[in-house]
Amino acid sequence: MTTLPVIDIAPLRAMDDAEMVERTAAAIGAASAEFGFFYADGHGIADSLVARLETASHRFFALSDKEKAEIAMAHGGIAWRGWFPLGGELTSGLPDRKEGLYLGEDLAADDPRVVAGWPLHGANLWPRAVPELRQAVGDYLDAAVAAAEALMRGMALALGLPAEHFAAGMTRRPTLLFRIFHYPPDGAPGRFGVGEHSDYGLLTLLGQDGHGGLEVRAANGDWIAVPPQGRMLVVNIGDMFERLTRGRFRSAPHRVINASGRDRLSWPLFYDPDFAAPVDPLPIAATARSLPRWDDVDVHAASGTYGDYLLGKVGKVFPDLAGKAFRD
Ligand SMILES: O=C(O)CCC(=O)C(=O)O
Ligand SMILES: [Fe+2]
Repeated sequence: MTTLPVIDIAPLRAMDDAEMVERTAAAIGAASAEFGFFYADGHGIADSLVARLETASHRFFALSDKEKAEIAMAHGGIAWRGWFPLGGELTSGLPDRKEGLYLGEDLAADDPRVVAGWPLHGANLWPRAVPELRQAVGDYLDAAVAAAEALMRGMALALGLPAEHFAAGMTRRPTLLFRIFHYPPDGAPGRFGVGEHSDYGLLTLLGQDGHGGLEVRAANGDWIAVPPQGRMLVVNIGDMFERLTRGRFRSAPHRVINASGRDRLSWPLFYDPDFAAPVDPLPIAATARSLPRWDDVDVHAASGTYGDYLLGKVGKVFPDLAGKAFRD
């Protein structure tokens, strides 16, 4: 049975041992090309912090739908923040068997991106009944973004670029979206927690609890289980990295089936390019892929900014909200 590689990314956080940095970057490059997925150990997010986030997340989802609806996504406007109920998201055209809280970088009303009316940028909505969630999310994001920056150094080095190539360009001001998902215990066949999809941006750093259910499609079409391994993060490549690298890094389709009989929680952080950044392919040779893409979209043919790409995707996943949010 295939299992994904485990990579200790601590050398990319410290950046003080050139040989270890190089070895780690090479491992990241190989895993990104073969699977588009790997486990990251040594990510620097303290266990106690993850435990705080987990407890507060459970408390939130245990609230009644009426209480959760106080921060329903409809209240988040174009910032696209807040709670959506079970079945409220259509990842592959069908309702997912999950509920979730959409969060992101918490931007003040005077942030230039908010003033300019950029979709997906703005203030988070916080539940009154679980006040500790705000601090737990804030602390977690600080640590997870630092881990993402370390990973991006590895990605750059693996592509023969200077370590700070992305930090100086398309992720100088990244688009940061964060979600907390709850997959209720229902293993009925054909009921996907998340339908097959690939992620839109550069990198996803996924925290998951102990229950499992995530699967990734290998290049030969087989599904590989991605069970939890302690508190390691699952890192995966998104569409923009596949486009940037002309197919060398795989934006691999994945899905969730929660057959654990328990409530499963997960915490994906999407670390993506600046909304206004053009995502132009790097001057490297194109890699041919044998499998057709899961959604028939050609990420390599797309052009424009990351924002253009993201908005096209998001409107399909939340058809009701898209009409409201982009009405004018
Ligand atoms: O919850 C998970 O394990 C995966 C979630 C996911 O794939 C996503 O949000 O893009
Ligand atoms: Fe995903």
